[in-house]
Amino acid sequence: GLKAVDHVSGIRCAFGARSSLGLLLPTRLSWLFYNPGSSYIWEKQRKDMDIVSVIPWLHGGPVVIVSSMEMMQQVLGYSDDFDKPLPRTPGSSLFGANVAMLQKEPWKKHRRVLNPAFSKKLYLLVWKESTRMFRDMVDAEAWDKQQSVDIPLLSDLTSKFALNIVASCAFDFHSTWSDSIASAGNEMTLQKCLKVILDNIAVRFLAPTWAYSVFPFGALKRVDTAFSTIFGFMRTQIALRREKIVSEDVTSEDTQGKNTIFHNIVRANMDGGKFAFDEKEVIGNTFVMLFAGHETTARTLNSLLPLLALYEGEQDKIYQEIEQVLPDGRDPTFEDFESFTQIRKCIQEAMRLYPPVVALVREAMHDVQLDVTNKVTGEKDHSVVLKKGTQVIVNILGIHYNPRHFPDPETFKPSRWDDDSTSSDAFGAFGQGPRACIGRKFSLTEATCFVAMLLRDWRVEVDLTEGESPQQWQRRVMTDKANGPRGLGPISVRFVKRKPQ
Ligand code: HEM
Repeated sequence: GLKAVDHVSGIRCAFGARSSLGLLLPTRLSWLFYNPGSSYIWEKQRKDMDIVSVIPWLHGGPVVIVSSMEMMQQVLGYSDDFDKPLPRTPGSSLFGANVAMLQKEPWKKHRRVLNPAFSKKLYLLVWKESTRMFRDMVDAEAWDKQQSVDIPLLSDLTSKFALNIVASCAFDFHSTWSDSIASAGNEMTLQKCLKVILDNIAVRFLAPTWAYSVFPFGALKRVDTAFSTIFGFMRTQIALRREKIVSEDVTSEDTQGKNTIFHNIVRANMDGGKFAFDEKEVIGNTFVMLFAGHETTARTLNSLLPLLALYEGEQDKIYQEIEQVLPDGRDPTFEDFESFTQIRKCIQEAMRLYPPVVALVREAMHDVQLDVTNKVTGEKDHSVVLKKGTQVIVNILGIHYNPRHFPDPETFKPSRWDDDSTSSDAFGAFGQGPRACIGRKFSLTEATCFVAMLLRDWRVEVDLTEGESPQQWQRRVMTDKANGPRGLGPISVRFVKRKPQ
């Protein structure tokens, strides 16, 4: 292990940073059984050095964790030195081969099939569906009849909203807020299934198939039900889509931009030839789009709204912007997207503080020389040679909290994006390089529209306890530990009507 990471210093423990067994077990049983656990990246790394290694002596492989922009660029960039890790466990193929997990060569085929779907037509549709769904939500929840609305668990609301939008725009599964696609499923709703899968990924990786019939209760039962419900749902939808394509009900040239992502996936299976998807690839890509396309945007809104409640000045600036862009109080349109600069800066800053994806993993494709930077100056300090197969975790959280890249990193400061409101070299929430997020514009369109619709009519507030400052609330509720890789802990907010009736 030490040789693989060229003796980079760090943690020596029983279970590796990416060992599924380690993720299942409680962390820090003792110094001997120290297990970095799933929240390690959040808790420790952002304060530590720019590079550290984790070398397990019982289970898992050696990894290095890097937390500087310069090293992120080396690892995620366009060279052939690093690629996505090769699948090692049976669980790696849980969802079937898909665009997000494959290595460079097979990946190209998947991007080629999916890329054309991510066009302006799609973003227009995302905007349109976001306004429709928002209005629908207000009606269904009867918010208009109330002066203030308490949202006890914000993540439930943002997750349902985002799942409906991806279902409608990427898959053409239209639903209303009350008859939501999120509520589909027999024993468990789709929204619940996706959450159970996310929370129990390590269980699925580890448990052998026979375990589900021998121990059909507890976590195993929940995981099994979630997987069978979601796979059943996807199979049905894929079959329906095939029928539609055969009967030529749907064409990829749909003028409204509907159907395109899912249509492309299923079509690629039917067309045959060099770029054909096999059955597993159809399932894999359907799953990854459904999953990656909703949970991440939901998390962004889940951290942004309480931040706006805490930093009232920033919320006021958004409201002023909305009044300027929509002086007659109309619904925003996609043409207004570029004008909502304050909203976009706030979204970007929320994603810097609470990135929905906290770490990205790559593997050295051969023995690779990595230039290690000095934490304070950012200059090259020395090089290390990582052996072929060594995994590198790019710690997005660590980079976002690195004061060299973002001075006063703990503070929510949207004005730090004034100069270049859309990108910064150290911003890694959507990844970087060739594998950067394909859905970036999709999610920014959706989140901007949601915030514009919400804040036009409502003010967001949170309940501070007596004598508590906003910063204390942030530390108490949006805690380091709670955030971990699984998102923030439970958050409740209140929406108060701006113009009482
Ligand atoms: C706030 C929202 C989002 C965040 C923070 C986010 C984050 C990311 C990140 C960090 C990656 C790079 C992974 C890596 O380098 O290993 C990625 C890739 C990906 N994202 Fe997103 N994502 C978001 C929204 C979406 C949406 C809306 C979709 C689809 C509709 C989507 C689909 C994908 C796919 C398919 C990939 C794999 C791309 C490839 O490897 O070619 N994402 N995302």
